[in-house]
Amino acid sequence: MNAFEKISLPGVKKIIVVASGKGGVGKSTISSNLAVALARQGFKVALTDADIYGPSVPRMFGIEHLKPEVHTEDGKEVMTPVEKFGVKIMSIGFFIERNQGLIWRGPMAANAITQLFENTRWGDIDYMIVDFPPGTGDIQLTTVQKLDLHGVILVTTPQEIAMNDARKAASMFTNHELNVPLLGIVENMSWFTPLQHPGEKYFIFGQGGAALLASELKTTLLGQIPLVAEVGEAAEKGLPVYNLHDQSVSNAFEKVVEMLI
Ligand SMILES: Nc1ncnc2c1ncn2[C@@H]1O[C@H](COP(=O)(O)OP(=O)(O)OP(=O)(O)O)[C@@H](O)[C@H]1O
Repeated sequence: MNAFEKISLPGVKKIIVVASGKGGVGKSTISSNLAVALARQGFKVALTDADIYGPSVPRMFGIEHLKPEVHTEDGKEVMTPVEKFGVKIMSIGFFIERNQGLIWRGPMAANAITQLFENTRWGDIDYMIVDFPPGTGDIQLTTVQKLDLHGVILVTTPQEIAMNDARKAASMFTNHELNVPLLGIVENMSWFTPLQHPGEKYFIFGQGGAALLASELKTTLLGQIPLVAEVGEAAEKGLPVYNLHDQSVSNAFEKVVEMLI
């Protein structure tokens, strides 16, 4: 296959990449819960975890012990995604041992990701969410060149450094060679509300930055997700934010979906 040849995913209507300039800003949390939020709205949803450096989607869905089924179709091996909470999931994490660091060179990793997309029997999908590795390396570049993308969502926290990196990522995706539409920005960890003081918001990482960045990049601020300790705890248990007592987070995801569709 030619390095720049597009991959065709028959049946998949819109592919949305979730990217960030910086690691640890909550990209996998946003991808996973956005996928669940879309499925709850009745859409057919797929989630591809392409984060080779830290594939956390299987853990966030409590399916790290599972492997996609493989069967042969027309002499070719194809995989069936694992389904949970109404989302069809494929992850690079299904194919590496737990806690095993992954040292893949660029072309090898890009090849593995290409296979993940191409050799999976997705069926009819309205939205495919792709959780990208952080930053703007070769893997992101190759994947963007090979897929027909609906657009990219950038995740950032309100810190200056995260937003600077988000700005750099935006310029890679939107440059005239790649030309990926920027669908908007999701600001994560926007404020903290202590359990004992539910009416209060503490903007511990700063305030208003992502809205400014969105207007600078001529895009939309799709939503702001609060920092809630239970979010991390739910992820560890393999549960989406819909299982939390605190509904501010699931409400925030509903708003992102409203803005997106
Ligand atoms: N809104 C939030 N409130 C509380 N904890 C959060 C929130 N968002 C993310 N976290 C926690 O922060 C940590 C990092 O989140 P996550 O793994 O989603 O980030 P990431 O950007 O995908 O990281 P990586 O760079 O490793 O891919 C996780 O432990 C997650 O549970």
